[in-house]
Amino acid sequence: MIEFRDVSKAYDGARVVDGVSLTVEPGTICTIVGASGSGKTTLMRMVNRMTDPTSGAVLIDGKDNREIDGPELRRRIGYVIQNHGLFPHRTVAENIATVPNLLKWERPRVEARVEELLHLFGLAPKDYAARYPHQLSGGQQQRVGVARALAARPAILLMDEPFGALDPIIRARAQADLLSVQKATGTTVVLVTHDMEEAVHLGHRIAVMENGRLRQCASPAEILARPADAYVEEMLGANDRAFKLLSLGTLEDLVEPGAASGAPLRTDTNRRDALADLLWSNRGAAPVADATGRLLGIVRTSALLRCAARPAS
Ligand SMILES: Nc1ncnc2c1ncn2[C@@H]1O[C@H](COP(=O)(O)OP(=O)(O)OP(=O)(O)O)[C@@H](O)[C@H]1O
Repeated sequence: MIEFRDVSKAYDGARVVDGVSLTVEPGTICTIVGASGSGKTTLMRMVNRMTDPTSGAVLIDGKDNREIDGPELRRRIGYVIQNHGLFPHRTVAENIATVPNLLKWERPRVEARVEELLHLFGLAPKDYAARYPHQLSGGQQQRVGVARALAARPAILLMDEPFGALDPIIRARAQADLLSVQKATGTTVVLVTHDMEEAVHLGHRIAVMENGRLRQCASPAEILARPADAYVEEMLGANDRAFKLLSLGTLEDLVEPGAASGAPLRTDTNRRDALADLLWSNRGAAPVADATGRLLGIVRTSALLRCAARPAS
């Protein structure tokens, strides 16, 4: 668990983080979103002490992080930045092995961990371990960056605009990778982004920053339904709030008995994609199937439209 207790950071008397209190529960993803210069990165860098607060404290599992020594912090906290920050003259395997080597792991243990991570991120060791970063695509470099950060099995992963430089398709894949790896490992993730879409998609909770202050911290559904103020509302983009709300759920709870024509949708399809499919194929309903292809019933366009409406407060 990470707790920011009334933290502030001032440079030359100007507060760039101002009295932020925030708790990130273990095994969850907290996205920090806000305009450029709102203090997101500064706040996140307080976790691994790249920046120390001017006042207040950051606690990790109940302990002030200033009382945890450097190597221990590096072991417990992984860090990923935009453009991955890989060492250009080290191979993929050497890059991933960085923290385990710093921690003086035995060589066979390091090699086994590197291999495991390459498999986890879909990079066959025989093809990729010996390559240098410039011999990889941008998406692959980003995956190696995340693999490197996870190498010593940190309990916490800090990510600063990790997918900002990726094109939309690779970015979607990288986001899906992160969600499945996070689920599998139970890592606590703090992810900075200026993209509300990404914050809603990835975050169990979203912290909205403006001018160093925390304006709201809540679940995506809560923020969409009840933005705390006009700034949060503006960040959400009034025009597509309905679609963001839709994207939070799947078809799981919307299946009704019946039959419909056309290609079936899978139960785990998100509602936004399902609505787009129904509108595009001009259908009032579509069959729904589980992962094995077994038909479960139908989903109606009208049911999806109801899910896009502002929740009653
Ligand atoms: N070392 C520093 N010295 C002086 N000012 C700094 C320093 N680091 C950050 N700042 C200032 O603090 C403010 C917040 O910066 P920060 O990087 O946390 O914002 P951000 O929300 O992450 O922005 P962006 O999305 O543009 O990365 C900015 O005005 C920045 O100029």
